[in-house]
Amino acid sequence: EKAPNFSFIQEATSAPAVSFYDYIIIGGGTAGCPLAATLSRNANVLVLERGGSPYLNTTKIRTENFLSTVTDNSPDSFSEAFISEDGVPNHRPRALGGGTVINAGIYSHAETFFLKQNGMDEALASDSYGWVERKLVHKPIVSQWQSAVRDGLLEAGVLPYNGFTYDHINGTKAVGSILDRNGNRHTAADLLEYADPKRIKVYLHAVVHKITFTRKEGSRPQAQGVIFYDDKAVRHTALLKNGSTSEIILSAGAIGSPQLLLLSGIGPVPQLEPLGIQVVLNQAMVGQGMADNPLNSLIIPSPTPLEFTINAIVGITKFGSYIESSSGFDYSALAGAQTLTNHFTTNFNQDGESFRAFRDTITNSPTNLANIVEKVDGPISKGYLELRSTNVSDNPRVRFNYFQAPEDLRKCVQGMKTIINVVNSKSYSRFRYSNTTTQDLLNMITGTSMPVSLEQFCIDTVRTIWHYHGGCQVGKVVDRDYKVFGVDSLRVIDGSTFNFSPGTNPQATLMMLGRYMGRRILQSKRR
Ligand SMILES: Cc1cc2nc3c(=O)[nH]c(=O)nc-3n(C[C@H](O)[C@H](O)[C@H](O)COP(=O)(O)OP(=O)(O)OC[C@H]3O[C@@H](n4cnc5c(N)ncnc54)[C@H](O)[C@@H]3O)c2cc1C
Repeated sequence: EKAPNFSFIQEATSAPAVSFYDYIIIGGGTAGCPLAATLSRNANVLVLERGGSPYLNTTKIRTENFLSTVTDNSPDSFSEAFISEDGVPNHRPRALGGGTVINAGIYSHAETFFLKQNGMDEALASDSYGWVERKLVHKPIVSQWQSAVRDGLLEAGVLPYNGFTYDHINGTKAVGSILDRNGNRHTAADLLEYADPKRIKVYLHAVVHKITFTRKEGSRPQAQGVIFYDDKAVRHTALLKNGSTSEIILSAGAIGSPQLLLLSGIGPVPQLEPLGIQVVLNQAMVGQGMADNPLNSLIIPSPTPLEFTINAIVGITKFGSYIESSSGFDYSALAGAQTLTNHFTTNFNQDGESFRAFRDTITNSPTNLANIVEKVDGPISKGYLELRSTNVSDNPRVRFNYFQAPEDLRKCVQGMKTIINVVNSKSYSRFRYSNTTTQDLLNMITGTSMPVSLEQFCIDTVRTIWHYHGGCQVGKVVDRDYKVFGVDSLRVIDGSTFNFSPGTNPQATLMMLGRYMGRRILQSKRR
């Protein structure tokens, strides 16, 4: 069946009180959709997704609405806001298609090291990337402004120019995108076109509260089923069919998957017992190793109108910082970036032509702003996730400990220096006010007129690039087949399993992983 008219996608209110499947996938997100589509070719599959359908409001997911959709925190929106214990605002996807419904679209493969570290078959991985790309991925339009960023990156020494490629190689490149040239978004939900419609059922607004287990005398706990609620607060149970090949697969994302393991009794006893959660398995590593790649940026007012562009060009530096950019948005809508207008009027009341032009751009033409960001690769700093309560709708407590490790701060400083060099490059000169200094641009982000070191700038203005991961890491909570240690019939397949976020951006690898593991699971079932 073709998107958007899939007949197998229904509201959870239509689910029976009890039903049986070969595979129950919790979370119809970036990894969950390709996994479900693949498994359904040879098994009966249920997908339970807490959010709604991206096909019902396609305007919301158009490229130009990226920031307003991410920051829309109304109850049935595609994005749920949370603030980490570090005090940094963040967002969780909440829709069929998961993060691909609200993200910035960049599509870029993992480094080969990721495949090696996880013991993955390179040919199958490459085939699985191709399967995703045939359905979703587009070549970007490189606007005049993005061309200036590209040439500025080359002047700043992010060499060589590698042209258009999905590969993760040092230098500057044009990247793929799930946003097409007409501004339409293609999401992981579209991968359900590959599913067998007779063998798959997808319930929307189906919030899973816990996984249930059986335990025979002397044997390990075995996942048995899940309890979920529809949006009329009616309880449903989905159970695995008999047979050792049936499985529950958690694909609820880096916040949702560790949270559900904990709620289901798999986690550190000192955390579970005070909440009255019956312990299934004492597992100290659930919720550990949470990391979020720090993002820092400059917002640069342009004297000439800017085209509306998002992330066509990426710089991959040798020192572990990635440069990405967008233009033409009203960035004041972004949670975490304080209102630029307020910044300006409070802190930039100087006179002079350049300042007036600068201020007028921010206040009257916010879409003439450009944003160049740097992402710190593979942060060493790690944090944790803990339950606040036994209510699945309560966002867990998450701390990422940004810049706890000096190495992460060093990468940020070098990344910021690269951005400054791009902005000061000859190629970029027509898109910046000539009298505006680097210090003005830094001050605009810090919101003060006091100069600070780049180290302090990184710490004070850190934001998220939303690539948070960990909590159920390979080698700590799951094995290399993504099976949860110590229990049977349960896997986790999503970003919570990552020891680091692959590539410049993770979604390509998450969709690849869903397809890859679907094929691996079907192969092992046949044996
Ligand atoms: C604003 C933003 C911009 C980004 N930009 C990019 C980018 O340009 N390129 C890129 O590669 N990556 C980007 N990312 C990151 C990328 O989108 C995510 O890393 C990725 O989507 C995570 O995939 P996942 O499968 O781990 O989880 P998700 O895609 O989040 O899927 C998890 C699903 O589980 C559901 N769920 C959770 N709990 C439950 C429950 N209890 N019951 C039922 N369902 C549940 C959720 O609703 C969700 O749909 C961005 C992310 C965001 C938020």
